[in-house]
Amino acid sequence: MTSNEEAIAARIKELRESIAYHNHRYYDLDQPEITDAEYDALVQELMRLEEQYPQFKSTESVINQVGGQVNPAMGVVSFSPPVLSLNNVHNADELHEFYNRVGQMLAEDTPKFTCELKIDGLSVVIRYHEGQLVQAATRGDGLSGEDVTQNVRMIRSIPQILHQPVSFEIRGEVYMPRSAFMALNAKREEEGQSVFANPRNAAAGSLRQLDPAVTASRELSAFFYQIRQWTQDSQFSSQITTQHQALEFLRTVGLPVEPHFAYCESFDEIMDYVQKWDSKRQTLDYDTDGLVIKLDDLSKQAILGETQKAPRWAVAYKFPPEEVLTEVLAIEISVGRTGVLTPTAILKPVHVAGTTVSRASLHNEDIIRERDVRVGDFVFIRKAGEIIPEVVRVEKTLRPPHTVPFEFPKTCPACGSDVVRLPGEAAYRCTGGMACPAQLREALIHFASRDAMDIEGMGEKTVDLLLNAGLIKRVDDIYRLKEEDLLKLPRFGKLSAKKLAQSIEQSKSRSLSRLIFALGMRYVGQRVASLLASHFGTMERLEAATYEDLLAIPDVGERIADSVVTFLSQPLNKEVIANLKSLGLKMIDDTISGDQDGSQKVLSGQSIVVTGSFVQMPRKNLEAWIAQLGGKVASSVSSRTAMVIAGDKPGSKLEKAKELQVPILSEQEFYERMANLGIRYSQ
Ligand SMILES: NC(=O)c1ccc[n+]([C@@H]2O[C@H](COP(=O)([O-])OP(=O)(O)OC[C@H]3O[C@@H](n4cnc5c(N)ncnc54)[C@H](O)[C@@H]3O)[C@@H](O)[C@H]2O)c1
Ligand SMILES: [Zn+2]
Repeated sequence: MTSNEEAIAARIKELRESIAYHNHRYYDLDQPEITDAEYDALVQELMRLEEQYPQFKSTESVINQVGGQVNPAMGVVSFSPPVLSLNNVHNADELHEFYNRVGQMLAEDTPKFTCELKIDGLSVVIRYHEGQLVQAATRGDGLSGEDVTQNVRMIRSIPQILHQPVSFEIRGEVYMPRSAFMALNAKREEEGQSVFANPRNAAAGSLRQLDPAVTASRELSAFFYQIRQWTQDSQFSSQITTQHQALEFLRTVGLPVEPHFAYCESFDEIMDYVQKWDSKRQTLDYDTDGLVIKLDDLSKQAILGETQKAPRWAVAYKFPPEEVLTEVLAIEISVGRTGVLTPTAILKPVHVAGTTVSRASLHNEDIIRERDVRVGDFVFIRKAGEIIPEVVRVEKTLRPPHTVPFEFPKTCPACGSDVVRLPGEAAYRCTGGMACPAQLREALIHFASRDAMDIEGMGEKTVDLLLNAGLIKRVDDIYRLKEEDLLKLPRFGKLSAKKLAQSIEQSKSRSLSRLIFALGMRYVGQRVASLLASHFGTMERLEAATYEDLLAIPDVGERIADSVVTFLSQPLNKEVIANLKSLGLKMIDDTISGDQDGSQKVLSGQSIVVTGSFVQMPRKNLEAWIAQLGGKVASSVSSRTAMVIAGDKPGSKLEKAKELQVPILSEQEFYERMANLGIRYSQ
């Protein structure tokens, strides 16, 4: 080999590996790392090199393969004949070449075509038997796909039973409407989950699920465009001789068919269709990445046949992706209603895919870092999934001097509280909770809800009225509301104002456990709230608790401990709690101030080991008292032991406790701790 040939061979190898890697990201994981245009450029370069240097050509080459791997856990469906892909053209010249080639092969001057929109979703093959849906599969690698029958049954627009008892195997595209995609991503962003790159990936990720319930929870639709084969002869099969008849037939039997297909009798008509849809497709609620031009006559299709990868009788005309260059004027951080911080690039306005764009999502810190987007940079903007503008990449050659890497803020732009990034999440969150104006509405609704402070009459609607009237700026303002204020609210009469004022007043005596839950600390649900209330007994002690104190409680892990300590150390949160206290809310656990039955279960749920001999009371009395306070007396020390009470001559249990870092209290310390909670021994 010459050195030039060696370099070519190396480049071909590199391209094949890179394409195989991106195929895997795209088809198997539904998580592409590069845009389709970037991917297509790799494929084109490889095809060109293989053309030019046929000595390096291989039938095994990635460009002859269809799709990705099949996940065997989903069940495998095999196809005969194989389910193929399409060859692409990118401009009018290439399309004309295709048109001429078909004409030549058929020895015909004006072959007729059906033009369709190319839906950007994922390909499915569905079998109907006598009108009943019996099986559905993804395209997979073209020879076999994943069995998604149960998942497809969850898609409302795909009928289980057709209007006619036909038996056939058809092909279509499952997609996620743009509106559903935007709503899904907005929700995922709010929840701190990763977002889907585009509707195609969202559709694929939603359909390729082991649990059909996940598919059911996502809004998916489908369009069908091909009768692959008839599996039983019927009067219909012989009547359908063209592609446009096939589409009409699919529609007649009740299947969804994309309505904008056109029968074209000349190349000019095809070009009219191309021009019309180049921009008009942006008005649809589904993504289209091109058009498909198909020889209309089915018997002529059979004459042309197919190659290993694609039919010779059809071609995909791909629209150029619109990417435009613009300047980043600022990076803005907004706070969502659950406290998630979302970065947005503020752009010098540009025209992309039919609209003017002046903002683009940067999703989260990792993405900003990975793409190294800076204020002052020139960036390429693209409509991801053709709809949400996204910063694709930075044009580094145009970077002005003195730009600095973007620093994610350490505090919330809405309230100034610290922000945290929780393990496993992509998003930062404000820890200001009920003190953060961005989160106030949610915080109020949660605070007043039935399981929290149970303020009757203060549901979502009332919360909105109160906020609109400017009566509440912070959670503690609830307890400053007067009946006269409430009377001013729209639709509030004397009676309803009085009732709401009463239920607010009544809520002051809710248990400490409810109050802790009502504060809305992350990871502190009802169960953990009640655990904290009974363990600490008072709000004051909870506020004073360290991370280690919290971790020492059985069932409290690092996540909870961290969340509680961070929340309670925010000055604004402290202020709200102090105000709630002075406004008369109960800050002591019920069980300590004494329930009706007099029981004071401050130790409930705790496993306690008693060792050694005791001075102030016999050991068995101490043990009985612990049990009476709800504790469980255990005989050996483990990592789940809440504390060890050590008397004289404690023995090996003490060593074990030290080793496991279990808190050790002397007899005296234990009595003092109880006394602090207002509990004295009485038998
Ligand atoms: N970004 C990446 O990393 C990456 C990786 C691999 C592939 N890709 C992209 O995937 C595409 C290649 O995938 P492909 O092999 O599925 O081919 P394709 O998407 O280019 O075309 C074939 C597909 O079009 C679909 N289709 C939609 N409407 C149709 C209609 N009316 N008639 C017929 N078919 C219709 C069918 O599902 C068929 O499988 C390229 O656009 C490529 O850029 C991207
Ligand atoms: Zn905040």
